[in-house]
Amino acid sequence: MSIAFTTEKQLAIAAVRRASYLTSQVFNKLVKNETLTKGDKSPVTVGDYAAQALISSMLHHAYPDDPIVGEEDAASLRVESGKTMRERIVELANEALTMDLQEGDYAEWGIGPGKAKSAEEILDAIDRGNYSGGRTGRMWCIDPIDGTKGFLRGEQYAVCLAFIVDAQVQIGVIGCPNLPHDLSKPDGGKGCIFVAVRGQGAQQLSLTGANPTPLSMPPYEASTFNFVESVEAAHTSHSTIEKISNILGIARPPIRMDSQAKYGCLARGDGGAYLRMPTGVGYQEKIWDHAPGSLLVEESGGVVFDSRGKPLDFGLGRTLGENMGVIATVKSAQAKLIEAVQKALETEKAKA
Ligand SMILES: Nc1ncnc2c1ncn2[C@@H]1O[C@H](COP(=O)(O)O)[C@@H](OP(=O)(O)O)[C@H]1O
Ligand SMILES: [Mg+2]
Ligand SMILES: [Mg+2]
Ligand SMILES: [Mg+2]
Repeated sequence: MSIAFTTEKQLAIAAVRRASYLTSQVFNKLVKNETLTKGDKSPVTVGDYAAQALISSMLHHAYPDDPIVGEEDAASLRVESGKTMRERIVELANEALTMDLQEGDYAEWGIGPGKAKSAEEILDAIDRGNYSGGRTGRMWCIDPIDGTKGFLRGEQYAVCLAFIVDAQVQIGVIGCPNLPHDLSKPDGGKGCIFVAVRGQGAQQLSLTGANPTPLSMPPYEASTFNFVESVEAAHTSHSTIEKISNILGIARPPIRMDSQAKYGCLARGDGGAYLRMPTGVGYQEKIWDHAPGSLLVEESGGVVFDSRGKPLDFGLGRTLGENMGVIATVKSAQAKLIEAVQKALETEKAKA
């Protein structure tokens, strides 16, 4: 039996919506010294930090006992060298917290006009995302900007939030400010929010929260089937995916796109499968890169599994554990895909 989680859903949409405005405004004003390179060499911007602070503050106000797994931490902002970025992040987070979005009685979320926070409160909100995850209980999972590299290029990125209970994703919300409503009309309307609740289906909304459209993936059809994959060659093996594509005789080229916008596209029928294959450097996938997207696809009639055909496990901690790749597709294509993936991996092994 599924539980409604009505308040959690409303809160998640409100938080992602605000963070989506925040990040798209930051992009227009981003200056050179507002991006840091993290220990793993990946970029993080004032937008990532401010969006995590905003979402985490809203979650904490409503559910002070719920732990949060968030991608970012504020360590490099608490030191003297982080002063300029820290001040900018506090300013941006407060702009977003106090924004008047006309969304009704949002005073209950602890946001809106007059609700600005101190620098210390903003840094603490970011660091509240330090939960180690696990198999039991409620938790939230934030990727404040997924696809930071796409964000910096002015391409696709996503504000991602999941609500997980006993290692099962119950709510997934993904804000894609740059995503065209219709991929075939790249210069048409842009900005989508994807929402999924376990057992209740999935919807696409506009960034204002209006025009809810139910999502369902079209059944497998050999002549139109194609793949969606990451832009970054360091994040997925483009060559393994090409082998899988050849095995299946797929004629159409893959759609390359940053972030969990890929899951959103798949859920609404743009592309047949999202493949993410390990590059062999021992990287472990993070739960915040897949939690909301996987529920979105499942609630749209799809399935998400690894190269062995096993479901993803969100109960192992902050990562998905040993990297066996991630595959998302419509149910009717699952068996064919597992077979092709296995074949491609065997050829690679034989060559190595
Ligand atoms: N070596 C690697 N292999 C796979 N994923 C990686 C990676 N290094 C970083 N990533 C993840 O890839 C995500 C982006 O995925 P994509 O390339 O599909 O847009 C990043 O999210 P962030 O941008 O939130 O850091 C990051 O977590
Ligand atoms: Mg990152
Ligand atoms: Mg990410
Ligand atoms: Mg991120």
